[in-house]
Amino acid sequence: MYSHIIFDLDGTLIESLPGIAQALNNALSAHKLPTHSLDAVRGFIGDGSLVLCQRATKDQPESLQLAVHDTFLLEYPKAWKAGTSVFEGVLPLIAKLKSMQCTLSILSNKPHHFTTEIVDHFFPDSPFDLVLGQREGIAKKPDPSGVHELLGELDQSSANSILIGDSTIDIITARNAGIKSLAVTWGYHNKEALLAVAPSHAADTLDEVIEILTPTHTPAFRQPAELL
Ligand SMILES: O=C(O)COP(=O)(O)O
Repeated sequence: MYSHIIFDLDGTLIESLPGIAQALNNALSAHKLPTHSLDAVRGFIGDGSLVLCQRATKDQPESLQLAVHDTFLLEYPKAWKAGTSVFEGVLPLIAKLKSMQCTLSILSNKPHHFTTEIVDHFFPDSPFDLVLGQREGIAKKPDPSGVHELLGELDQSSANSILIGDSTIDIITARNAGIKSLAVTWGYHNKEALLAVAPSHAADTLDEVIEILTPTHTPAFRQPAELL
């Protein structure tokens, strides 16, 4: 049984694609660059806001990519509220895990101040013991630093911790940190790609997540010990 559940944010707990796409396209338009469809933007998410903007401006000079990123950071505060929602079933899942006395945390590659602002807005009763977004000078996922910081701050062991996320970056982060992972397939990344990086568990629905996190669960995916 896992006593500490680490959640990714975008594509795992919240549907943030419309807000991200709106802010990105506003930034691109401001710099007279072509905008992107929701589907295209979905594929840009996962490695933080700078990489998002770099992917959206692939063939442009670095100075223009950085300028688009600066504009994105100004646009996102105006766009996220209307373009973000909590996935259905997430609030009951969080309430259930709290009732099971689990320690809950969030580790996101979204800039830290946006991460905490969005979490405070959608989870006003503060169910998370610690929320970490991407911070200056601290390596982002898949570097294991964030997981190590959460374990240290929350006094949790790696054996009892699991990272739940919708991207291959989350699964690789968990492996780099020496903890278990659970890949969820309702987010922004393709199921085959997720399974290819060998998560400890995988779930298509929140009900399956609950089943995996409850004490009687037998893992559906057993990985060779050296992968965990
Ligand atoms: O904003 C991003 O690129 C990714 O954010 P996430 O780590 O919460 O998925």
